[in-house]
Amino acid sequence: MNATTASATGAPATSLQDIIAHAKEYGFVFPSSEIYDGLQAVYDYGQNGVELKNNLKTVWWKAMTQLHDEVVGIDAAIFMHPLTWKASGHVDSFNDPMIDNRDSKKRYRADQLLEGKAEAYANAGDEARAQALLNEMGRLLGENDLDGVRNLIIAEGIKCPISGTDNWTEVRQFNLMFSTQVGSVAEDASTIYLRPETAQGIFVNFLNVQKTGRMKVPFGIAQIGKAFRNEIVARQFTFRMREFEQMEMQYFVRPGTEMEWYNSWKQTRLAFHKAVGLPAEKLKYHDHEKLAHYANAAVDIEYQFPFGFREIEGIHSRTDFDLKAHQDLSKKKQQYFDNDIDPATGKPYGNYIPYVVETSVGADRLFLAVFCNAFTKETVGEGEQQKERTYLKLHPALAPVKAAVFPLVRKDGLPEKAEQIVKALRSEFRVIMEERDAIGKRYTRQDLIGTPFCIAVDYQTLEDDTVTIRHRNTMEQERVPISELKAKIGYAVSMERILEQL
Ligand SMILES: Nc1ncnc2c1ncn2[C@@H]1O[C@H](COP(=O)(O)OP(=O)(O)OP(=O)(O)O)[C@@H](O)[C@H]1O
Repeated sequence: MNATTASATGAPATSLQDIIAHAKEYGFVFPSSEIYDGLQAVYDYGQNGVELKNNLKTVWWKAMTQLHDEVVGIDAAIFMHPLTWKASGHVDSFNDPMIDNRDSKKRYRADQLLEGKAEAYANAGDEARAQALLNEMGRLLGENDLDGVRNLIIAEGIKCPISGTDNWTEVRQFNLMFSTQVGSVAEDASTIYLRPETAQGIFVNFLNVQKTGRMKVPFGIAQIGKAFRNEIVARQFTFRMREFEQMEMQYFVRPGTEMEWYNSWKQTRLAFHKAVGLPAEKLKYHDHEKLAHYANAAVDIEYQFPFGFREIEGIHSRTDFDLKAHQDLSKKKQQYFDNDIDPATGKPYGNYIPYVVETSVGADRLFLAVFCNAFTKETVGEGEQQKERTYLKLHPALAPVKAAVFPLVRKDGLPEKAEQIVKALRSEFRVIMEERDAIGKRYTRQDLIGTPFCIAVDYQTLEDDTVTIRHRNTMEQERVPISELKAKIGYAVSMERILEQL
């Protein structure tokens, strides 16, 4: 799909290449180990990227735990007992079907080739054909009929975009988990996995948290942490990485009430994405056509990236699949005693394995969505003065730097005055000093990293203790007393502003 994000002013659409270039040039995201030509689908966050990403993680954490008395957090290890992944189904079925083109030697996900064809039918107005193709693919994959999948690719006339041929290998299932060895010598070393999702660390701690926290159903456990998947086709920048971060919450509920909670979390999570600044028209729900083995309902929240609408968060009603599987394999009861009275029987609900509603968002995908959305190119000024302006329209609470203080010149006591302002503000929010270059250049530099406020210190400041604040989005300037800066900027950049919308 082609780039689709046009800026508010009708400037040319933003491409993913613009985003990648900007992220790299201004210290947000670098390719991993770049001096060795990088490592595919692995990225490092730079000095500004880490601040933006940390802010997103903090606001998610607060939205989940601080705003919900009944949701608590944990931080489980990446390594887990290997049986965890047997119970969860990942050892046997966390696979993607892959296919290679013999001429180009390129590897593809067989399901994505077929989905691409279905999308082409749908774009050409033939919804029925698109749906029939998706159904047939679902049937074949459900039956693990990999020859059937290959035949379907050939019957649909799907060619490798590089070689232009349909000289396809057979389709093979490829497990996405990374494995490694624990133990010092080969004989007693055993295989363990890098977790492919954070959820299982929550499930195996369900009773620890429930008992020590005296939690009553419904309650949730939230976690932020790394996950690893050996993705077959890893492209689109931080959208699909091999090492990434998830922000997951498992909500444990009484069986039979899961749909009510599923619907409620669907709304809550959409509201979160709007509150961090993603516009309603660029967000949509996408119900899953094909449910995973553990789910009885599933929906994605999609954001319109420059390469089209794609998933940023999944909300899944996971039934009692995981806790039950862990109970069966570990032989440790994963039950909860519910002493609330069931009106139907007049007796307590008693022992049961709770059902689970999960919300799972990728920190890196959310970062990319927020970054793409903030990237703004505008034409400003009139006639001769007209010029193009690029800035990041980030929510002030998410911006890496909240305010930059500029002494007009590097003499006459102005830098010292600016330094005093920085010192007075920096315990409250991230504020930096910018002394180099002409003032216009300094504004531009801050615009490019999304700093919402610039504070200019000039000769008048020495006389009356006032400064000029320049607002990033409007470029408007106002004169304010230094004594008012903390209150004025402090609230504008606080996470409270996001949280109070939820
Ligand atoms: N390879 C990845 N890189 C970055 N983020 C990811 C990756 N895989 C999953 N995520 C994030 O984790 C969230 C929950 O994971 P989930 O297993 O539901 O994803 P998924 O349905 O497998 O995603 P996809 O269909 O795009 O592979 C996703 O919504 C996404 O934001």
